[in-house]
Amino acid sequence: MTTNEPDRDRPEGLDWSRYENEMTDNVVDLDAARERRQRDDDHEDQDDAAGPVLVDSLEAQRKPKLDRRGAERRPLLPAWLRSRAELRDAVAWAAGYTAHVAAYHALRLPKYAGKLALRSPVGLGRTVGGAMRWLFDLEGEPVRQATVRTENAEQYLHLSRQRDRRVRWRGIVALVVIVTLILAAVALLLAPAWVRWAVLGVAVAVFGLRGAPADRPLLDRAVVGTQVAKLTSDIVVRALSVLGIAGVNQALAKQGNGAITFPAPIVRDGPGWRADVDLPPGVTVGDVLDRRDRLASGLGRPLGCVWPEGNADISPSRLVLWVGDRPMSQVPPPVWPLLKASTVDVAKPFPFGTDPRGRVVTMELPYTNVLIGSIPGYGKTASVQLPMLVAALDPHTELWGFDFKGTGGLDPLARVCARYASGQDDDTAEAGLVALRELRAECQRRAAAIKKLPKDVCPDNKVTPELARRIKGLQWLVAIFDECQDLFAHAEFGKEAGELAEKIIKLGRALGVILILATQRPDAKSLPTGVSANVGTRFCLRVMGQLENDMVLGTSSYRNGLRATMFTKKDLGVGYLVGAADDAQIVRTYYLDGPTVEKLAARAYAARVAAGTLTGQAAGDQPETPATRRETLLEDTLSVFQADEAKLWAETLVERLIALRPEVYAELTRDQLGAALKPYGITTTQVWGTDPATGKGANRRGIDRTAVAEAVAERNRRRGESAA
Ligand SMILES: Nc1ncnc2c1ncn2[C@@H]1O[C@H](COP(=O)(O)OP(=O)(O)OP(=O)(O)O)[C@@H](O)[C@H]1O
Repeated sequence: MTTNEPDRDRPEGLDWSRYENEMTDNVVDLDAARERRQRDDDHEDQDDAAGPVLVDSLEAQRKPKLDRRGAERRPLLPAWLRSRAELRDAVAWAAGYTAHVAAYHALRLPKYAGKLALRSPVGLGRTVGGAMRWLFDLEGEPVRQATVRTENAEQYLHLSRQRDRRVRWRGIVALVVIVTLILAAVALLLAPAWVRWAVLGVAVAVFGLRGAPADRPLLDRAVVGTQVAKLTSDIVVRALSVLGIAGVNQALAKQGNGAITFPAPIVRDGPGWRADVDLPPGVTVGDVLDRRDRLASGLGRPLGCVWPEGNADISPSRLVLWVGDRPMSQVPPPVWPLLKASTVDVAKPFPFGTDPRGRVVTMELPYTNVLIGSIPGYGKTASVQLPMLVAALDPHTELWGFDFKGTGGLDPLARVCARYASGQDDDTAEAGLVALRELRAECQRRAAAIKKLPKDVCPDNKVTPELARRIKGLQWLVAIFDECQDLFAHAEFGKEAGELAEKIIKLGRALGVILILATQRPDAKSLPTGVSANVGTRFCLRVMGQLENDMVLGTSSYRNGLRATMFTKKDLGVGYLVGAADDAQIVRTYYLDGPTVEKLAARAYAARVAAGTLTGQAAGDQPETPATRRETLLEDTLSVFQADEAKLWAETLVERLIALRPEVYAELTRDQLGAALKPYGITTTQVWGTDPATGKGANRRGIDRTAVAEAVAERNRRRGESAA
């Protein structure tokens, strides 16, 4: 813009001659131009005056070429031909459909015959009427009448001659037909009765069909299909435009429908349509997921049919939209493929559920831990039961089960569990804690055992399916903690339980110890972050907020478009499964009712009896109840102090406790003792003592006698109060 202000970048003032030259560029003073260029070089800021600089490389300006190497190859065969299960489903559906339609119409044959008989006179009339019109060329009659009205004699003569010619020929043809029909009637009179009936039947059928009113078809409808509209790009663009996403609306206003592109054709995929959509720049799939209900409304489909997903590998704005023909909750739940299996191999992937397209989704147990979360009543226990049943049906897998809500959801499987407890009380919580301590010790024992194995037997320092089967003590150990929030949030045992669970999750993976945790309160207090951060496989059913969503599915999941908040009231057993495959999957778990679980548990029990692998409680061992241990630990600890000992090393206490009650404390370690006394407010401190082996003095972790005595007194006082 030209102004009257002096040019600020030029101390000498405004360059009048330059502007003059620019205004009158019919005469170019080369010397002045050269001088000007020189001056411009001295003042780099003036470069702008040279006009816009093209910053895109020539390469970038060319039309993009199709990267054939990187291009995704579309499958040769449709999905239903590639999967045996889908093919089976498709064939079963086609057979069932055909059988239904055939049976439906077969039952109505008498009705159809009656209708045909009633309509056949009309049909006969129509046929004869049509023949008469043809014979006398009645179609041409209106035209002939018109020529009479306009008194066009020449035209009338021409048409009359044409009609006479036609009627002559048609008369001959009609005569031949009538004679043929008379001969056929005579032949029919001489023919056997069944031929006469058959001809009569055909005649009635033909004339009945001719006589049908246009709006009343002969056949009733065997199936009443809900007409599912095809998914087209226009419908998708329209639906996206009503979501109220500013980025989409602005792009659509500027570029029209071209602002939303479709990198692949919209295709049939399973029982629905799939559209791959590139949203306008700046809009992410998360924005769309947030408005799934509005998207469904824009598409004019029920919410349960509309399943938007992201494909972050390609771009945060790549939306994969799958629109099913029927809401997921209305599709009959498929039968669990392992329902008939007598035994299962826990090391192999097992069918966990189906995706919205009806494809089987599998989950693996070895080398992972599983976290399942949701608000109450959406299928947590039902989904925990599946891996638990798989572990139970493998007779060589050790199974531990804990249900801290005590509703008995896992009770049918108690008979195959080496350890099992169910209840809302402190004892069950403590049993869970003790189990975690033992699992931690088990991890240490297994790590030591694996270290001792020759390299050629165990090259990766981890339990393999073969080792799990061959070496006693390295069998897969699956431990289930249902409603684990009641343990982790427990005032006395929660903190230690959380720490132990984190350690087991980190260590146990390679050692054949698999933790399965289910919670209905996935928040920081009820699910330690160390636990939620380290679990490999996650399944999140319906939750109400971003925090719970990310606790179960992992940090930033919500931001990346994995939102279990989008599931609705009807989505029972439907959740996001992360970690079981490369991408997150929406899965509806298989559902087994109580009697089915009982049946499978009985089968698992029989398999274990046959294999001789029932251990622990399943083999009839009485578990040492935490109550008895809790009763005695404080007293026992106090009793092993001698009168003159104010403090003792923890290891000395452990030695004395083992000597006192070897059947109870045989496995006790220093750490475990410290952890077990902690809930009573007894902490370990540095204690000076003398090592009996070396006779040297040293500072080690130990316990103060007074603290134990006070804890006993306090407990007795509380007991007295509660008794009163
Ligand atoms: N995959 C599924 N398909 C259909 N219905 C299911 C499925 N999973 C669960 N349900 C239904 O949801 C109900 C609740 O399931 P479940 O008891 O497993 O939920 P939960 O989350 O463990 O509940 P709570 O937290 O109250 O114990 C079941 O009774 C069942 O009717």
